[in-house]
Amino acid sequence: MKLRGLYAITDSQLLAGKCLKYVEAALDGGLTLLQYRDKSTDEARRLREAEALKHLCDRYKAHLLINDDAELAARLDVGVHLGQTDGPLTPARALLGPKAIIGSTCHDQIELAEQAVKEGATYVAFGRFFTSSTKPGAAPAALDVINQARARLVNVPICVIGGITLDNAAPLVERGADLLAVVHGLFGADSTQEVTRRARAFNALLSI
Ligand SMILES: Cc1ncc(COP(=O)(O)OP(=O)(O)O)c(N)n1
Ligand SMILES: Cc1nc(C(=O)O)sc1CCOP(=O)(O)O
Ligand SMILES: [Mg+2]
Repeated sequence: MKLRGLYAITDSQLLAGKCLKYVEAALDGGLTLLQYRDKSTDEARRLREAEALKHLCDRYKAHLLINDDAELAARLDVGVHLGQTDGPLTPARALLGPKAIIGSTCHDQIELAEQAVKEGATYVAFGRFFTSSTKPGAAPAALDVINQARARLVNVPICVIGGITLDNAAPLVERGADLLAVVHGLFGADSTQEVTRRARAFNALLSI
């Protein structure tokens, strides 16, 4: 599957009380993917919020993915992003079907990415490339892993994550990244207009 563009990820603290309006502003600026990332265990709220995001994504023709939770993704007929400890990819692919977008966290390891692709991942994610205020404990990755991944995973979309902003994203794209996954560098803006401007500017970096 060809996937390229801005990949926005929600953050329940950062977007408290303004999630839908900030997400809609980002969709207005252009999103390829949106990930609903909520680490709470409030299942009813998670379902409600994910449904609302799905309606928005449908209106703007963007794809929604759920972080960590293949069951919720199956319930909503959307994609899922799974980390190395979030459960295996093969059953998730069987559950969600051949067309679903499934992402896999591969940190800085090409071998994990090759394995993920074999097990049914649609895209592979590397990071974190820069210090992340959203996930300060994320393990660092060197930029060179993107070049290596580009050379070895020819037709697989490469996602990059971790501390990405408009000021540091260009080298990631130049090295071969297809998807820029961003929380704070997009939703840390203090107005919806600024979210839309940032989304457009991220997309401009990717239109090479
Ligand atoms: C696009 C993307 N890449 C990486 C991650 C991180 O996933 P994971 O390692 O499972 O960590 P959590 O996000 O679950 O804390 C991601 N969510 N999205
Ligand atoms: C959820 C997540 N995973 C990461 C990883 O390296 O696997 S970094 C990260 C946080 C991304 O948010 P921000 O754009 O604000 O840094
Ligand atoms: Mg996870």
